Amino acid sequence: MSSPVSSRPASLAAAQPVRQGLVSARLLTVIALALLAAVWSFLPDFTVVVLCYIGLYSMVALGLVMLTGVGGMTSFGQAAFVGVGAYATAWVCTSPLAASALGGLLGTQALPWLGLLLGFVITFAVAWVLGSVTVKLQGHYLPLCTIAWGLSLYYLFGNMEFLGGQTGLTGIPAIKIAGLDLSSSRTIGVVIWAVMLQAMWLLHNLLDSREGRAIRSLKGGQIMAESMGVNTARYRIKLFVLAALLATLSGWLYAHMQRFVSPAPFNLNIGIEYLFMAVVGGAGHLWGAVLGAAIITLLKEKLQDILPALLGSNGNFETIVFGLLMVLVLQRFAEGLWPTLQRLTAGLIHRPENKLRAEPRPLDRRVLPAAGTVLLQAEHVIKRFGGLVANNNVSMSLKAGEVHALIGPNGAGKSTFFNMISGVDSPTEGEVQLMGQVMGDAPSRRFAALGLGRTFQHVRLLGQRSVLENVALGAHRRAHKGWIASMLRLDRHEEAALLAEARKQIERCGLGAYADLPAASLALGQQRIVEIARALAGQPAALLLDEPAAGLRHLEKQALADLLRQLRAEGLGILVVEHDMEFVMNLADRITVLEFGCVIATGKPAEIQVNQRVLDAYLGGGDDEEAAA
Ligand SMILES: Nc1ncnc2c1ncn2[C@@H]1O[C@H](COP(=O)(O)OP(=O)(O)OP(=O)(O)O)[C@@H](O)[C@H]1O
Repeated sequence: MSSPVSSRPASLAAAQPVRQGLVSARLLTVIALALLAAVWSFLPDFTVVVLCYIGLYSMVALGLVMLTGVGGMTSFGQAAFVGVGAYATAWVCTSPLAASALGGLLGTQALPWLGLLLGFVITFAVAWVLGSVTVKLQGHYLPLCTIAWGLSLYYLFGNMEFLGGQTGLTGIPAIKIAGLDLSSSRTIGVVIWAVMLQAMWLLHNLLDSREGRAIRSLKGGQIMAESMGVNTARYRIKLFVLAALLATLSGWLYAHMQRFVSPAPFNLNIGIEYLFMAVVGGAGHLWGAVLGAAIITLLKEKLQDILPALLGSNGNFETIVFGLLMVLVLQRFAEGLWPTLQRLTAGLIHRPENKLRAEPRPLDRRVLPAAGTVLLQAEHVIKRFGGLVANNNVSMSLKAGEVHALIGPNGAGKSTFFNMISGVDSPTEGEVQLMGQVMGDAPSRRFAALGLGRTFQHVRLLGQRSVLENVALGAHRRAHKGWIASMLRLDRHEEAALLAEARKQIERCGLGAYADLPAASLALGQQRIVEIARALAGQPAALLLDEPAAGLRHLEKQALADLLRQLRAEGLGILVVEHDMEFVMNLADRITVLEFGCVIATGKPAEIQVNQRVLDAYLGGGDDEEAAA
């Protein structure tokens, strides 16, 4: 079979993977960390303290990179979660009640660990509740809720007698690990950086997995992600909890480094600063968190020194200058500094792709229904938008082994109907059945689970991710490993299978040469084919294609038609919404015509072509008339 897409995209040159550099990024990281370890004992005390803070802030910023840069959500309340971690351990370690009850039982050395546990439990509960009530509501609710949370917790810390009020709590003991007392910045600093790097490794693994793709898909919009089988609300909540737990871990280490806690470091301003760190560093990049934390910590430090000397008086000038600098940086480097740094060093630093050598494990397979089985059935579907009836008593079916085209002039109600039969919206009246099941208000992911694959009228791909990753997302629900398994790299066999399946579908659609390029670098017509490959990776029984031929050249359309014929022969039921009459007439087995929301004709292409009502109503207008002729 010829390839649906053969021409090179115009923007390909700009989208080539990073050039080969002289040194590998991994080697450079190892050398930098080894150097830091070698000089650690000789660094001045002040430098060590600053590095400890950078490590602690990086941990919080890592959570925000995941939440904001990767998942597309915003939180101003991370400082409050840091406060929970710090105050929980401070209270457990210093309260006579807790210390005598728990310390007597488990020994005083266990108190910091119990403090950590308490911090995690409180954070988990609060973040889960906050997440549950806000993340389902899109837009500003989560940021506003985190501001309210950040403000209220700050005042709570300051007003609780048992937490020391505004004075705070002192006398927090140092952590002891294997008999080693981590009482100096130099010793606890090693733990801070080890924990931060470990967290980064786990998050890196998570992002490089099926679950990571699902997390990234949140940024592609709820409709797309749900259509791939991703439970978006659940992933949002989990991401919010993960970021909050990282902040709590940072707060725990902070309390045992400072040995003292008070409300000031956990106020809303600091919450905003954490967000700055993630965004300035490069919100979509884990190393961006470290870069952002380092730049902002050092910048504030220097401004505090330089400005009073320069201006001859103290007056919090550093806050004003800091704010202005942040605006400038964000205006100049909208994606953050890490991607810019990567671009500038592309000729020097080589970033090798991760090679996955695990043996693929078989993915879930669906037994396709026999040819002629009704896959999808819409019965008397009515959809009203206020007074407007967009679909009026529409009934139609899709059978296994057929191509059914839905056509109609602009505004006829095709997209509205497409939304009804794919779970994006539900009918005002009437019923949709998929695989014999009445769907009611079921979400798109339920449609995907039952065997429905779809593409979008306006292409919905993750433009910065590779074609391979985009297509692998389509196979999401055919595998099962969760977040922990992904973080610990226990998903490699499954991941190898998902990537192999994605590559197979990409090659089948004729895009093999583009698999490793960013999806956004392909021409629009090619991106539509990527969406088909993504739908096929889910091994659907019914395939809904929204204007698949739009933007394709003549030969590419022919190749696409060949692919769809082959899929039909394999037993898939394909519903095509399409404006290109030549494409439809040559391909479809049955055609349903909509006008003003009503079905005006159903039949074989030859019947539709001579149907007077269709000719009057639909083919009466300019371009389409020419196409039909
Ligand atoms: N969410 C909505 N709220 C109100 N009206 C809507 C909504 N969605 C669609 N409509 C209206 O319903 C009618 C049918 O629109 P629809 O997009 O389904 O048509 P279409 O056949 O897909 O058109 P096109 O070929 O241009 O995509 C139009 O009058 C449109 O303005």
